[in-house]
Amino acid sequence: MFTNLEHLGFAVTNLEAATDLYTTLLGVAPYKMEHVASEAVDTVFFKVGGSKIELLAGTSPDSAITKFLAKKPEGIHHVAFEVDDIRAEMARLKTEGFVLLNEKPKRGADNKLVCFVHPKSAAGVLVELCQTIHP
Ligand SMILES: CC[C@@H](C(=O)O)C(=O)SCCNC(=O)CCNC(=O)[C@H](O)C(C)(C)COP(=O)(O)OP(=O)(O)OC[C@H]1O[C@@H](n2cnc3c(N)ncnc32)[C@H](O)[C@@H]1OP(=O)(O)O
Ligand SMILES: [Co+2]
Repeated sequence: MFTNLEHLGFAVTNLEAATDLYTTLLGVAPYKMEHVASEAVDTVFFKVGGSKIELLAGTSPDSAITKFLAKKPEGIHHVAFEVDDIRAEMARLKTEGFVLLNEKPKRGADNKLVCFVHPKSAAGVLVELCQTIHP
């Protein structure tokens, strides 16, 4: 089941400048900065009520963020939903004909398992499923 709008991911070219800008815009400091080597991104997270903003900068030419910014301006890159059972939701979406970008859940930022749905199968929006990893 989808339970929450977990975060919006914003692709940025200059993470430090974007962090300053969003600190001022939101009136709150980020609560976390994390490098995710598997995605070749640096991230900065802000809490906004029960949801979050994730700023993402690519750290290599192979990064999805670097590739995105080579074609498009800075802006919304993906929408992430919290799910209660990521494997069950992946199986359900596959059965419904959505194109999943990873076969198994993978480790994301901020203590989550994640899976991406191709924007071409989701009305032009890159969708991320997230499930919190409980220790
Ligand atoms: C930090 C970890 C994690 C978290 O915990 O939150 C993250 O958020 S990581 C975020 C970065 N990682 C990813 O985005 C992984 C999933 N993405 C991908 O696998 C690829 O980016 C992609 C979506 C498959 C696109 O890659 P590719 O096919 O190589 O790029 P193209 O430029 O050729 O695009 C094809 C097609 O899709 C359109 N597109 C691409 N990205 C987006 C997007 N973010 N939103 C909407 N549409 C997108 C692109 O415009 C092309 O369309 P056409 O030009 O019409 O063919
Ligand atoms: Co994300």
